[in-house]
Amino acid sequence: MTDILITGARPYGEGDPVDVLVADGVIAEIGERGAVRAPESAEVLDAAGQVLLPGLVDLHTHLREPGREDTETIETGSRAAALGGYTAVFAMANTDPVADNALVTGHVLRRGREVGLVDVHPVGAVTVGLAGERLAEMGTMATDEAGVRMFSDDGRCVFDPLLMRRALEYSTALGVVIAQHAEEPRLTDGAQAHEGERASRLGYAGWPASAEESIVARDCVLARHAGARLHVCHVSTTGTVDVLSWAKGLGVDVSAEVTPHHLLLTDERLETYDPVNKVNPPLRAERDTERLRQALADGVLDCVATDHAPHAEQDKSCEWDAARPGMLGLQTALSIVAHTMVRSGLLDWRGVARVMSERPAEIAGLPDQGRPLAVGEPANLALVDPDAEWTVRGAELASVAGNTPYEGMRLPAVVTATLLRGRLTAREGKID
Ligand SMILES: NC(=O)N[C@@H](CC(=O)O)C(=O)O
Ligand SMILES: [Zn+2]
Ligand SMILES: [Zn+2]
Repeated sequence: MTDILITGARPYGEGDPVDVLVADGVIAEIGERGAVRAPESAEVLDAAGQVLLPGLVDLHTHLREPGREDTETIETGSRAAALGGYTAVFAMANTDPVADNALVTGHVLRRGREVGLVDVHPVGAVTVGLAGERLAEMGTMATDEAGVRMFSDDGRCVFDPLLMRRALEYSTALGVVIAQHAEEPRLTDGAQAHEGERASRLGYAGWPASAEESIVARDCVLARHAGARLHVCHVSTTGTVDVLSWAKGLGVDVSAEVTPHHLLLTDERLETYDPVNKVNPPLRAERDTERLRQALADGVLDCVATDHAPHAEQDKSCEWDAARPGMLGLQTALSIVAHTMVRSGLLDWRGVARVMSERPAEIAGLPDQGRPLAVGEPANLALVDPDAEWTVRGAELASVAGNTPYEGMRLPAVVTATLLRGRLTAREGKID
């Protein structure tokens, strides 16, 4: 493996620029500019003016393999991840077949390794076929080669409280975390958009905030009694932030993620009638995005997760009610966080490292990701030009699908390089 010398970058965007030598997959040396000596053969990355971060970790990605390779594969999704600055992603279980057994989780793990651009960790389903009726063989998936650490029926809610209770109880013995898609299905039957003035005026069936908040509250109570860890997927409402503050105050072991799109976009997008804006949970009101940003800065929300959800053209270019929910996220996440959190002064780059790398790695229990930028640590790194801007073009993104809600938008912050265990996976917008 060639050594890499990164010159002139600022770790976490702090202090004077330094040179960083990467050798044998680890950070071998950090020193003043010009003071680090590298072998002749080393590749030099001129990173003047750039921010060095630990590689990003995404707890919530849909890679669509197996089953919908016409929208994304483990390979194309891995490319998108590497280009977005990610060194580890968790691939959700709502594939076809569902990742509810060790055969499927093993396949996802192995295929991710073959591609080798990002660590792909399969998420196991909580219930067989995501049907919400019987627990899947969580133990086998956890102890098999894939070593599944996170279980979720994402796309669906584990709504039966008895099943959720059992899943949480098992999870403690296995040392894994249950990630809940919080949506009380009795309250969202036919729901199409955030319940509010705009949805009523435009004639969309409403998706009430209480459908999310009631499940989050219930699950916090269940987790507390089971002594279990709970992770809440894609938090979208002000009320959920209140419930999480309450539960964390009680000492419940709960963590939560927010998506970039819920930090930025609102139900104003309904006015476009363009299903590219349809997502689950739905885009909420302005005051929700403001509260979510504040909660992410305060730590009530632990991390950012993309909920990268590729969909085929025919499933998005149709009438709103028939369209599938979900939007791309891997290549735009860092820029949206830079736009909503860094430019607004709510987070500095160290804070970005916390919410996009360190906390997600902790929540999932990854020992070699989200590590400090220090000598001897694994070289899972992302280099970001904080002053550069780029224009989003769905057709130019690495995903097979092109359903980005940011089409044509100019966004701050460009990922200039990603390193996975000391190897360049992406550089200047290209896969290495
Ligand atoms: N977020 C979405 O709108 N869709 C996700 C499922 C999910 O995350 O609930 C998908 O799989 O397409
Ligand atoms: Zn979900
Ligand atoms: Zn999802």
